[in-house]
Amino acid sequence: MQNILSSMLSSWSSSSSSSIEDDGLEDIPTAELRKDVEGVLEWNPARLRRWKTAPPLPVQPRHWRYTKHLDSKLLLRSVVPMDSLVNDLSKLAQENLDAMLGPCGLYPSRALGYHMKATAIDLEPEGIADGYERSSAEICGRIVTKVLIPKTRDWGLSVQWGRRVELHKASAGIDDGGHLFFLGNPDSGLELYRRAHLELMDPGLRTDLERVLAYAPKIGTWVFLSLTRKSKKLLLGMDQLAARGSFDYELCRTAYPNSTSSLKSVTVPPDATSTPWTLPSFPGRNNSDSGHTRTLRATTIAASKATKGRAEKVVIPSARRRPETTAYAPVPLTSESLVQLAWAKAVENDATMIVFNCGNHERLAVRHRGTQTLYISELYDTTKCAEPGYAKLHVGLYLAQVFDAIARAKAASAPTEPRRSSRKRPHNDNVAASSLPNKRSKRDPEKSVECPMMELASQCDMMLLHLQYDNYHSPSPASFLRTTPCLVHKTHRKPGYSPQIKRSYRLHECFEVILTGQLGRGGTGTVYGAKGRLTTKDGETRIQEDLIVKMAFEKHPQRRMRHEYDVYQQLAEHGVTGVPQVYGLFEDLEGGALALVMNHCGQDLWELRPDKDTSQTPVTPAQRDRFTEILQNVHRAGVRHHDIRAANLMINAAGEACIADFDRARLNSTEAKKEWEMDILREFMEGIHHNFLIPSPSMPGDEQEIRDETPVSAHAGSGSGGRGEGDSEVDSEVDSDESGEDAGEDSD
Ligand SMILES: Nc1ncnc2c1ncn2[C@@H]1O[C@H](COP(=O)(O)OP(=O)(O)OP(=O)(O)O)[C@@H](O)[C@H]1O
Repeated sequence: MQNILSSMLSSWSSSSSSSIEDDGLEDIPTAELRKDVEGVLEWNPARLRRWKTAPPLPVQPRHWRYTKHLDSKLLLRSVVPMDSLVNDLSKLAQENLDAMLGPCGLYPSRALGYHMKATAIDLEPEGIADGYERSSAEICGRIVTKVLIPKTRDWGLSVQWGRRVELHKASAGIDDGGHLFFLGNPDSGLELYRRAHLELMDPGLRTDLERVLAYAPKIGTWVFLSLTRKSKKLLLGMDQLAARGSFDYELCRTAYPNSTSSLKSVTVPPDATSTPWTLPSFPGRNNSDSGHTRTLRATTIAASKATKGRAEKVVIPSARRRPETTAYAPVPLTSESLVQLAWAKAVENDATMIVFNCGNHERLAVRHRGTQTLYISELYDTTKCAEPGYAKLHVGLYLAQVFDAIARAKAASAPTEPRRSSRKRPHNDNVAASSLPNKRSKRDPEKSVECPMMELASQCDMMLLHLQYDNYHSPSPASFLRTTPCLVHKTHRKPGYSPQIKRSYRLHECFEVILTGQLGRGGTGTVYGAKGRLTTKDGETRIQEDLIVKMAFEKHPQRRMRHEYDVYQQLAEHGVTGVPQVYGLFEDLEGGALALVMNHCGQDLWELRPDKDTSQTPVTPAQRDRFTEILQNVHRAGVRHHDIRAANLMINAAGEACIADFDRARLNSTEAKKEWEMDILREFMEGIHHNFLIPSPSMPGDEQEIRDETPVSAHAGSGSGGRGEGDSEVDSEVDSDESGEDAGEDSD
């Protein structure tokens, strides 16, 4: 790999003294520059000291649950020590030192001095990550920029480090959102912060980096833990994982009879053929009789034997291991769950390297896709690094990751291989094709609701939830228990009933839901496109396309979702049409999620805007009348929607109107307020009301009304087994920061 860079740079060496931007500074003699660069490379971050208030202990963050649904081919199978990694990276930095000694107007110690003094602002992972960004990432990013663009005289930053910041979230003691990146424009073109860098960059390198932007733009994965003893123990504990033969990857506890191997699953992106590090000569690689392959094979054989033994039964998680509450409850991290989380994040980014950092200690890791192995370096004290110093190690780390990303992107774009971009699409783009209204079959939407499959499903209390999109392909589904009846089909279940839970079910007793992509995210939940599947007693499989599953994870959003169900129930009792048809509310038996299953109502008027620069979507007179009629019927049923806006007015493929999202609805509202809401809709339809995504309009006195008119939800906290209301103190601490408001108690 070093050769790739040397050949890339050789064309520059002859011309490097020619005209370069004139900054009015004298070039520094090479010997002095070398000395200064070497001094900077010995830099170590300052030791972080504990303050009086201890930072939070690391717990499983909210997105932990998704790690259980990765495709089997992407799961972690084993952890292996790799003591040579630090040296390999140091060597790589050293070998590229000469590239930094090109024309230069300022000593790096002066240019980077400010960043060498920066430190973390607090000891939570987010604060440590911020400190890393302001010091190490600035120093190493600028040095690596100079290596990649030796013609530049400055120490500008074109190799950037950043992280996804989630506002208003209580810290879970862990932050896994950090990665390297190059700035790009929407057409995957490189768009560096300094234009001069782009002009001075070797055209070949520019093409390579543009490929990286298109293929996997997030380079590497950084995981920060709060500065606590527990965090250091978690990093230390990874040695024990390496001592075991195989990694015990945690999946959903449902034992599922159907082999998923016959189903289409993901293509594993290849590893680079040549890497700047040497993997230890572990017997597993390229040797079918090796211990590692044996481990993989043993796991697979054991799994298939167990599956055969279970015949056609679905075994749900044992009652003893069920959590107290349906809402997200923080579970302390273990070394296993930390590694699983980091691995899953690396899969999401298609990253090869992972940095585990807990303030003063750190460990690096290499993800080997082919053998599903994580190779880990030794644990080191970041403040005492010598030969290499911390800066040198991270310069090597950045270079290694950039070269690896270039090599993989290049291989993926080679004409012989079918190109498959693993670039993550933004949320709203990430639409399940099958759930897009315009991709739907030409079935009459009303008839599809009457489909026998959903009628059969309405008799099922057990819902099995699979994820099948992007890297997700649940090896085993999550078990969800019905807590409220279907509102579309008649069932013997009455509101407030509590289903009997069995330990195992035949497949025909379960209703399966396959999430096919994330459609949106709101204050209450995350919304997914989905399809339903049901296997009849005769073994026939019935499919229902065009379902929607709205999931709520926290206590307050879950209360709101239960309230939303109650509202739909009232609307159903009054025979109101033109609102989502609800098939029930289901609780995750392993805790942490509540799911509302309904039909797909199309796209909302905000999404449907033909001109995205305006806020208007034209609707036909018939659609306008229908929206008015639906709202009148909603009001007659004793419900005020309380959130009329473009994002909640929907039109399906057949052009039918629907009003959705009743989580803020008020029951028993006054006639005046309903009339006022009707005026809002009329104004909106006439195009007078400029409906940007603003909080729903309210009228004076609403707050009082909220307290007076909305009864406490009949289902609030009515989880199976008395769950839901008995939330622990920990819950309320976590939820106090949530944006979700109490159902029926939210103020405008
Ligand atoms: N039944 C449905 N059919 C089609 N799309 C839907 C449906 N329900 C929700 N969506 C999509 O998901 C988005 C978010 O859903 P919704 O507004 O119900 O979530 P929320 O968490 O209640 O958000 P809010 O903060 O607006 O109350 C909607 O704007 C819509 O695009």
